[in-house]
Amino acid sequence: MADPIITATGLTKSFGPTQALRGIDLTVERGEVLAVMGPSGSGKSTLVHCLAGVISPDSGSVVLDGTDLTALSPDQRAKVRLQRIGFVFQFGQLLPDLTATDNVALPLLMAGRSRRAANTQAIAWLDRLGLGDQADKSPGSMSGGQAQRVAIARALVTRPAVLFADEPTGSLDSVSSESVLGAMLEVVRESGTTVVLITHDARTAAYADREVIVRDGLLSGAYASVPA
Ligand SMILES: Nc1ncnc2c1ncn2[C@@H]1O[C@H](COP(=O)(O)OP(=O)(O)OP(=O)(O)O)[C@@H](O)[C@H]1O
Repeated sequence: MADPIITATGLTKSFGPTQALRGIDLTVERGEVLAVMGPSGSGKSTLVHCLAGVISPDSGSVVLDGTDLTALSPDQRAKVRLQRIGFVFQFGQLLPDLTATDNVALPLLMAGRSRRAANTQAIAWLDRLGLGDQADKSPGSMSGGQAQRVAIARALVTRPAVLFADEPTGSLDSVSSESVLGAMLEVVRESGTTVVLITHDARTAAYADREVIVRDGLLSGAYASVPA
């Protein structure tokens, strides 16, 4: 039965004269892994930033897990992001000199958990991502694939409703990329986390349940709406 966790309706967004989004309707089902594909500059990041409440569309609405993000102030949206959304980027989100455990524990400490509880959770997530024996190493001394697993653990440790992953394996070779995507998909399937995955790469998109294609600020193709 359909159980949407994100419902976006009529999204438009311009930056000066550039119309980045020109009227997008999109529904993401709870527990679904959705790939967002499209050429460079087509509007993928702008769409995902609107879906995650990072920016507000010029018109249209985004309801995420029952909350209308477009009715909230920037501060309220920031709170929703902290509590219900995880992010993984291509690189740059980890503190390279802290240990993997400290990196993953950080969002829990920011949410007010004790150091002891945060570390226990962090180590458990590192373990789930195959890094149980790397918990005391710093991402700066790890391979790119290992560091991305730490980033994924950090994004999931707060048990977000939705994980937004923007080219999460874009800086990895194909073997590491497949291994990291496989590990990520295993833990999100286990935890029932919804994933919105931006990618240029068809092999990466193949890990998703469904793909949508953004072209010139519009969704194109037959995959834009959930099959009946
Ligand atoms: N903050 C901004 N200021 C001005 N123009 C912007 C801004 N953000 C995006 N744009 C423009 O909006 C359009 C869509 O950009 P967007 O980053 O969403 O595309 P994309 O599909 O994610 O591209 P890429 O795959 O290269 O990351 C582009 O023409 C881009 O130059």
